[in-house]
Amino acid sequence: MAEQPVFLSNDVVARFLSYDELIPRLEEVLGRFSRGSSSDVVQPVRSVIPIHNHSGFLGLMPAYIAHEDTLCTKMVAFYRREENVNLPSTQATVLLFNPEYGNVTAVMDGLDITHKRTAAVSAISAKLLMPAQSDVLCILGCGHQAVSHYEIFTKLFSFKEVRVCSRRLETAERFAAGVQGPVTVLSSAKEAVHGADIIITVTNSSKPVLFGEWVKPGAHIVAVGACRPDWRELDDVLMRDAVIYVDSREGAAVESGDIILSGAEVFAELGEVLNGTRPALRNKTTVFKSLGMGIQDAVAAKLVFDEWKSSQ
Ligand SMILES: NC(=O)C1=CN([C@@H]2O[C@H](COP(=O)(O)OP(=O)(O)OC[C@H]3O[C@@H](n4cnc5c(N)ncnc54)[C@H](O)[C@@H]3O)[C@@H](O)[C@H]2O)C=CC1
Ligand SMILES: O=C([O-])C1=[NH+]CCC1
Repeated sequence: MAEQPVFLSNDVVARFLSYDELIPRLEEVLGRFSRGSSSDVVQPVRSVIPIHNHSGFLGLMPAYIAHEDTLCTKMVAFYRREENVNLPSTQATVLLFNPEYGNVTAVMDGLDITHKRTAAVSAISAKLLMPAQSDVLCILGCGHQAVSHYEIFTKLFSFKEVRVCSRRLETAERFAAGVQGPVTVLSSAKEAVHGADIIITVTNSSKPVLFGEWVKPGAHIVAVGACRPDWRELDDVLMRDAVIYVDSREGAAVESGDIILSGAEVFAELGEVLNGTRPALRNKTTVFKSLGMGIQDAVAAKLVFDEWKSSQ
């Protein structure tokens, strides 16, 4: 009989998930995905059902990575919450399987995995696409993803200034008080992005929060929110004028309101840039439209499980 699955809580997952180990694994799997050898990396576009009564969605994100024999699925619930509602905006559970038998070996809380792997992929895009001289980082939205993005961006890069702005000033002030390091809080998004070299949008807005006319030419934008086909974070001007990179072309064509509704053309997947088959146009204004992929969760979950196992 198969062994019972182990349950790894969010604290345990967080203890075993380090960016230093995660980033090279994400780079490798994104490259493999974009090589398109579907026998090696299998990942359908996320299937999503609405949770009508609660302004939410449940996404199912299975993935199989053959060369390392990792079989995994994440189930992620995400919501459009009003700021004064004291309920979580995202919940996630990751199942890791024994691919030979099909039984579940580990059930993990998926929140830390979701926060860190998303921020790590954004940092990979910045490594490839942000201007060579990047002094000012601006983060729009001050929730959970803002925290993980702040952590990894200030760890990997050195900025002269980090600015934040959120829908409500108190949220941005709370964020600034909670992170390790200096942050300038602004009440206007337009002022916050003025002259910024890299702008991260991590909001749960369904309408544009960043407008092309505000953006410094040559800046790199990492757009993490707006994961539904009718949601936007970026306006048409920005989508038209920038060179657009994505994590998955297939996913973007189905899920990204910024791409679908603006009619913008996708220039490349991040994996294509990592593989050297498409160029990183650092001198242009670039957008990385992130949606999140099951393979990203799979490599993160495998890393956590292996580290946890070797600690036993
Ligand atoms: N691309 C990916 O792989 C992933 C994307 N997401 C998405 O990222 C977004 C952020 O996620 P969390 O940080 O967990 O959410 P959260 O609810 O913790 O934070 C959202 C923040 O956006 C702010 N906000 C909302 N409207 C705004 C506006 N108009 N202007 C400025 N700020 C505004 C809110 O005040 C809040 O601070 C969500 O849309 C989520 O669905 C989440 C996980 C993975
Ligand atoms: O990849 C992911 O986990 C998510 N993308 C959008 C909401 C959650």
